[in-house]
Amino acid sequence: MSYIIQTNQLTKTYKGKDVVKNVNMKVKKGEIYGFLGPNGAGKTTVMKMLMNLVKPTSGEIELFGKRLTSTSYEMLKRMGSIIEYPVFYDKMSARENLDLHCEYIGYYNKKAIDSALDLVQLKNIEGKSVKDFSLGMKQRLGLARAIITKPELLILDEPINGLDPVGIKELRKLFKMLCEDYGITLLISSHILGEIEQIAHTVGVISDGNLVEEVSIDNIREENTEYIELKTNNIKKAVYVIREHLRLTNFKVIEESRIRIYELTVSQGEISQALILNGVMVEEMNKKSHSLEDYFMTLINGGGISA
Ligand SMILES: Nc1ncnc2c1ncn2[C@@H]1O[C@H](COP(=O)(O)OP(=O)(O)OP(=O)(O)O)[C@@H](O)[C@H]1O
Repeated sequence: MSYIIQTNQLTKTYKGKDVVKNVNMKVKKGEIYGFLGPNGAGKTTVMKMLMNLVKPTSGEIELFGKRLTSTSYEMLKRMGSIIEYPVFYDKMSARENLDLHCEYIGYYNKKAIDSALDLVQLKNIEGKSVKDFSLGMKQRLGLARAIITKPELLILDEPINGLDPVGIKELRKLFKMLCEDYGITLLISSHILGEIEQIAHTVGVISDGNLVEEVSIDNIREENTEYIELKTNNIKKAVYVIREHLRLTNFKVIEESRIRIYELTVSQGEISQALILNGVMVEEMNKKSHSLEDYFMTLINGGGISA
């Protein structure tokens, strides 16, 4: 497995308090990694350490397969970021801000600025001053600035914070495009599961400085979607009835005597009726309804994540 970010026992201590504790994080190349945790959990601090803006107290960071040190300038060139809030010169236009930024970092490339503005759909208003921009437009401009140098890895700290539903939708689309069409790996933090659940491939959950979980969203979805589980004395016949009489296809035999039905188009009553009428005894039947949110809330232990 190829990881673009890998941390080993990463720890940061401020004034005697560990705000990031022995974090072992693995971000795969080409994925969107949702970094989820309540306010104050340590997300920004981890991201700042990845960007070499804050020195770890202990532990190691590997980026692109190499250890990050205080002189890893080459690595930082392969990354783009928005840490905390993107700041611009308000009286200058979007274009002027990007021009200035490129001159500052010694990477002036008109074409790259054009295509970055194009990508975040600000090309038509590039001459407008930033003071007249909405929060969503500023976030998109921040993203344009972060992608000018064509980074392989983007680190975005709460980029969706404070946006309205339209702005959120636009940004999500953009993140997906950057990942799928441009092959960029994205590490995106949020304190709201609903914001990243739809786009993340993997979710890392941080609570009080501890990375309490790192899972593929497909796996947790599989385990946490609603289903009806039943126990019977005749599994073969039960499968036949479910398939042929109830016409259901999305179900799974999980043990010798248990079946999980994920297709909830029929009620528990209809299922038991069909089984009993066909001579299959139902020993137990219940509906499991743990949502993804419940799952994360349990992990955080009531730490304030909202959906
Ligand atoms: N420079 C600093 N000096 C002292 N304490 C700090 C410093 N930076 C962060 N902290 C503390 O470290 C903890 C983690 O902060 P951090 O900003 O990383 O959390 P976060 O998960 O990003 O939360 P938020 O979304 O609120 O920014 C907090 O308790 C914060 O007060």
